[in-house]
Amino acid sequence: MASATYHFRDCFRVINKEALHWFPGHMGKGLKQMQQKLKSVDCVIEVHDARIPLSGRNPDFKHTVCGLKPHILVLNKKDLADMSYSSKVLARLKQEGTSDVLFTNCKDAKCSGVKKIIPRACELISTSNRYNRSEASEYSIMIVGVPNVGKSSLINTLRNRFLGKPSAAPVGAKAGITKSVQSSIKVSEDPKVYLIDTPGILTPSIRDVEAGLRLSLCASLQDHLVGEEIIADYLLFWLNKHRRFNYVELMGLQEPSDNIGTVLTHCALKLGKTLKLRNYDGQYTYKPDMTCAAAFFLKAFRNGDLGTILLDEDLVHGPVS
Ligand SMILES: Nc1nc2c(ncn2[C@@H]2O[C@H](COP(=O)(O)OP(=O)(O)OP(=O)(O)O)[C@@H](O)[C@H]2O)c(=O)[nH]1
Repeated sequence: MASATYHFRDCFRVINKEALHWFPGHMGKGLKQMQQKLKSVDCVIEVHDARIPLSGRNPDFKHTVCGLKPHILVLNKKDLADMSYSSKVLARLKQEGTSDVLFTNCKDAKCSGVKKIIPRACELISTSNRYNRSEASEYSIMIVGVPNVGKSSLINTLRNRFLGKPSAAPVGAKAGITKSVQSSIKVSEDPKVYLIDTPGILTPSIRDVEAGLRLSLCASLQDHLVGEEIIADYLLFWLNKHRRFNYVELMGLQEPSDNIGTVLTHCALKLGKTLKLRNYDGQYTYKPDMTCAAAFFLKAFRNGDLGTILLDEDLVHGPVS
């Protein structure tokens, strides 16, 4: 496959930008609850997806919950991210003022990043001014982030690992599983450390369209809001732009294509997924099930079947915003 001979789109056009805005009632309410809870918290751990380390973080956290207490940024799902960029990502984040960063994989019980979280948080808390909490012997840490980045999974992993206790926070592959600020969950005995799970919160208006599409691709917005076929088209655009052609075989194609209709049609036929439709004359025709093919394509990306990917690859080299 000679990549130089293919010509692809150099920008992605979104027709309905409004579809990228998702701020249901529980998010606004959740943010208020988090602000109220802040006075009984010693540290904030912000969890984000390691595939989008430089985009999609909720900018509102900076002024509401993250700027006021010791802060650690946990980049989770590192098993799905291209970690060859990790030192560049860390340098970039440091330039932007975020210096305490850990990469984690909640699916790996031996993950070294997970092991470092509680010791690092305790270190930051013990050297900070705890104000009204200076007498409290236990440490309380609030876990925040956009939806579906693995906040609840992280709490469960830490609890399993440090206390040998069963999971206590509900986890799900769909965005918006945790709907309100939860009660404290113990994850360490000595020192006593409690974590507070919170709902995933997006900013009411995602101004950066590309960041919104990347969040959608990482399933931080529910697929039906943006549309599976649009998210799949953005995935195709990204893969072609970065000359990542391992989708060709997976989707039943002979060669790369920039046309999502072509890609999904081939995939649906390969999977044998068709829709039976009745014509005006009462006859039935069969049509490739594009939504099903799009869901298959997205699942492949989200499971890591297309390899490890850093969706923010271009931002690693770009100017600081
Ligand atoms: N591959 C991979 N998947 C992960 C990892 N951590 C969590 N997940 C998966 O990501 C999905 C979301 O996990 P949750 O823990 O529910 O995420 P959350 O941030 O609490 O989600 P909300 O309740 O929507 O805010 C689940 O399907 C998890 O199994 C990880 O490190 N690697």
